[in-house]
Amino acid sequence: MSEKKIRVGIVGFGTVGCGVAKILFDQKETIQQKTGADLELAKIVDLDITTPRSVDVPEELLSTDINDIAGDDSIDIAVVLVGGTTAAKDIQIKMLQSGKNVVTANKALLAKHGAELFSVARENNVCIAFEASCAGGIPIISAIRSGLAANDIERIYGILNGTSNYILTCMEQNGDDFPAVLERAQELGYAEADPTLDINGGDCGHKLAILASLCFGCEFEFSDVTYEGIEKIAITDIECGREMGYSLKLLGVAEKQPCGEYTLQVSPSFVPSDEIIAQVPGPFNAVSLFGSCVGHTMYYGRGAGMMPTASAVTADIIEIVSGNSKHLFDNLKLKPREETKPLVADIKDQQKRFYIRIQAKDEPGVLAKMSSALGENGISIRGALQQEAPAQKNYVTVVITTHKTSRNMIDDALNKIDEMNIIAGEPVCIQIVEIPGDEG
Ligand SMILES: NC(=O)C1=CN([C@@H]2O[C@H](COP(=O)(O)OP(=O)(O)OC[C@H]3O[C@@H](n4cnc5c(N)ncnc54)[C@H](OP(=O)(O)O)[C@@H]3O)[C@@H](O)[C@H]2O)C=CC1
Ligand SMILES: N[C@@H](CC=O)C(=O)O
Repeated sequence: MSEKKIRVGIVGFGTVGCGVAKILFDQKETIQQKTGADLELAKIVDLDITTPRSVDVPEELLSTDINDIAGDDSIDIAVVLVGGTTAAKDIQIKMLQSGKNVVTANKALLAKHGAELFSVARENNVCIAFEASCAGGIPIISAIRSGLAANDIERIYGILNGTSNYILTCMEQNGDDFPAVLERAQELGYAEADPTLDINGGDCGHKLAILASLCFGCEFEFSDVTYEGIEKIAITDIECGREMGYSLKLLGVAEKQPCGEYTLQVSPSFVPSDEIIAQVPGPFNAVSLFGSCVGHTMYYGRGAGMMPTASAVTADIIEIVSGNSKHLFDNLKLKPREETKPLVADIKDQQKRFYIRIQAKDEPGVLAKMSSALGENGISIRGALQQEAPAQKNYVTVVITTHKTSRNMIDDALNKIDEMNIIAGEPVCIQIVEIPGDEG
């Protein structure tokens, strides 16, 4: 570990940027004692340096000019904490080309342009460290790259988005309304600036693409992920699930299939309530990894929020100072896309059980029509429940669970049902998953 003072610049003084500044001030001595790294916060750049932030910093540290970091040769590490994939990309490239090692938490950018950014880093003999991009404060990338280095990893699954898990938990435990909880998740700093990707499964998909690349040694990107979010989930779904012994979670799953292809999927999933993953609350994440030597390992912690994420960012700064990050980055060999063609058995062909919620006309024969459409597609019904229609309402909620079938078959049957003009709105379809066990 270097004894010299390491000067750090932060771009993006929002939720995570403030957390990193706070750690660099408050934990300075602890970090130096534990690691020998003497970290100095040299500059903070943001578009807006007048709005009060959650941490006080000397005024002279603040700037709106990116060149105050990029053009300052005394700054060794640029911590880029700007979201999105446009300005953030330009900033990262500028920092790499200025010879700075970069720390980022931006999973959207890595999942979309990781290969390009990595090659710019290599051309400039610097590295990109990205522990905070996946699962917030959980050191999951370190676990994959160092702790589990001796293993072939066969499967990874987990809860990778704190915002959606917080929303589902509040809906399940307190019956809270979706939009109100989302607003709270934004106030608490869990959600993205634009929370669309939190709730539509995209953010979890970004993280899954990054983790799958590291686990399987192939260049996956976001377009390889089939994803669905929690936007259509209603409290009824959570309550029905509970009655059946399930908890609703947004799961990301990446697996190497026996045929050698890979599947990368994000979807709301009913998981048996007695599974550990079913009990992960609020903004917490949990990630399960299956290694060829170690078997099942599981990692748990806060997946979103200022301080947990800043903790992971600071760990990366320290790893850069120690030389570990550069070493790991230089040795990170991912099979290029053209070579691996990593994709992907059609997830919608996989056999699973499903839960379907439909608003059906409250008329004789409607249930029979729906079950015959399902039957024609070879779908066997395991259970069905019809809630009594409130007075004056013409539609009732019907919940059907199926035996194993494919999502393609379900979608086809639901299209046929839709054409019959007997339902209102879009049906909600949720997979019921079996959590893979600890074999051996
Ligand atoms: N919050 C969390 O829990 C986690 C976040 N992340 C990731 O970390 C990154 C930062 O997230 P977070 O801190 O929550 O986001 P915030 O929106 O809170 O902060 C981003 C900051 O960057 C500023 N900014 C935007 N564009 C520029 C620019 N061109 N130059 C300088 N500053 C700019 C923003 O200003 P303005 O507000 O004016 O746009 C804002 O102050 C994102 O990529 C996010 O996905 C990762 C893990 C967890
Ligand atoms: N918005 C993200 C933040 C961390 O990556 C989430 O909710 O998980």
